[in-house]
Amino acid sequence: MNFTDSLWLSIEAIYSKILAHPFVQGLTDGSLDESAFRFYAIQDALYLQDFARGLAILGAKADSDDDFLMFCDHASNAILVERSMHDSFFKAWQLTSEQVYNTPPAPNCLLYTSYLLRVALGLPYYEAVGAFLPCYWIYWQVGKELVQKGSVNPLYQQWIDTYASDEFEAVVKAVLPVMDNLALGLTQPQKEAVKHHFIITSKMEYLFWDMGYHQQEWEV
Ligand SMILES: Cc1ncc(C[n+]2csc(CCO)c2C)c(N)n1
Repeated sequence: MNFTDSLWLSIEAIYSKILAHPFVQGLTDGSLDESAFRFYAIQDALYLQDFARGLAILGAKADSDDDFLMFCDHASNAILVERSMHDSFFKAWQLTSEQVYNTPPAPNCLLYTSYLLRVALGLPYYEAVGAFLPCYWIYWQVGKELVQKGSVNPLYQQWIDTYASDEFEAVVKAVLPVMDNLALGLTQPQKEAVKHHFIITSKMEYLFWDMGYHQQEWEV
């Protein structure tokens, strides 16, 4: 079994909870309140800015030029995806860039990006790759799952199509072997450290949708 297969097995219960979450369910059956989706999309734009910076740090830490090129490419792509949201979703809602960027990050968004940047900056390269993997992998799996049902809402369908696309599949399929190759040189405790981050950030993926669904606010 590949190391990444064992990682996925460790989050099966979390992944099931993600698929069952009313935010994710509501994307296909249309029951998701569009204001919750808008809240999520704004937070995701903020998330992508930090995520891209985290990927650039991963690129700088990479132990091969191929990994460097890949993570830098994904870093720049994350910003391009974020910009394209301004031309599609935010335009549809008549939201300006200022309005998006002046929105404070919600607690779960800040929790997730802060964790990613802490691991990227302070911990070994292989641990950081483990922390960033769920972001790719869970979105791809969710995209593939949701595209089978389709959505009654064209905006939600556009979101689903992005993550169910062949282009996105190629991105995820480029990242997984990086983790598997790194794992070949890791000790058992080092692999446990990777799995620890993988499980934590998978939980944060759940919390991110939950944040959108409840339009999470700072209670103080
Ligand atoms: C909370 C949250 N998690 C994952 C993604 C998906 N995603 C964002 S950037 C990237 C890879 C590089 O472009 C991927 C897979 C998202 N948008 N928001």
